Amino acid sequence: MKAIEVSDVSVYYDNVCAIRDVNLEISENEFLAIIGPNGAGKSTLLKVILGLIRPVNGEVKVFGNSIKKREKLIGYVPQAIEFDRNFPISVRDVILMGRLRSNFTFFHSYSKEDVQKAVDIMDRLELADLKERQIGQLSSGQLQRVLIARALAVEPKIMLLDEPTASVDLNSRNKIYSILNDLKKEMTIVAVTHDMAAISTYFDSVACLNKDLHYHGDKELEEAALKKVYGCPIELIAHGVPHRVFRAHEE
Ligand SMILES: Nc1ncnc2c1ncn2[C@@H]1O[C@H](COP(=O)(O)OP(=O)(O)OP(=O)(O)O)[C@@H](O)[C@H]1O
Repeated sequence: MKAIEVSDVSVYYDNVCAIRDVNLEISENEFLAIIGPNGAGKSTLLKVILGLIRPVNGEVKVFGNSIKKREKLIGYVPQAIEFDRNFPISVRDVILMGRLRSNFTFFHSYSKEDVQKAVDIMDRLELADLKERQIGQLSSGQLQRVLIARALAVEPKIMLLDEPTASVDLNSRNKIYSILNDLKKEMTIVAVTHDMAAISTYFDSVACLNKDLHYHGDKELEEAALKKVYGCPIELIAHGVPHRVFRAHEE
């Protein structure tokens, strides 16, 4: 069974078409990068898989089920979140929020199991020393790891990440990819990224989206396929690491 099946999905925001007739099957334990230019519909595709956006046509199945049974199966790390940096909440409490279910009440208290789960995840992601830290006092890389930890607290079978390394330094980037590399043994991971160098090192496969899905397959892409999606020379896409992810080009 496929982890995710996207069938003939189109999404419009008013009159703007964000994605069009997208078909994509993602296997269990696949580590997939979704690439494409700005505004290509990458975040929209993740939100459709999550059930946050309803497509105008088509459907999404997760482990063979349609929308209702998805809640506990998917962990989501959104693109650079905006939040009140003074909000008085600790790293530990943000991670615990991943244990909340949709039927929680105002005076919810966490079970021993919830707390232990949060402790285990903090250990695994090297966040234990930061557990009491107020969330606004984290670096971008630390915050990103906390958001991954919160998504893991759901105990997901699938992780969706929207540009997880967009605003972090090289050290944090490597740390985040090493965490994902470790997690990929246990779950299906789909990450939107502009980090072309990461693709050859970490991912199994690539999907190229620019409203239409142009390609899904081996991470060693043909230059021509990329040029079609981005509509510009490859050097501009790869930001100085032009040929690491490409097959030798045969004239
Ligand atoms: N809430 C919204 N209302 C109206 N239009 C939207 C909305 N969200 C996205 N769009 C439009 O839909 C298209 C796809 O946007 P989306 O954010 O999915 O692209 P993306 O590939 O994730 O872009 P980026 O790489 O810049 O993050 C864009 O034209 C965008 O302006």
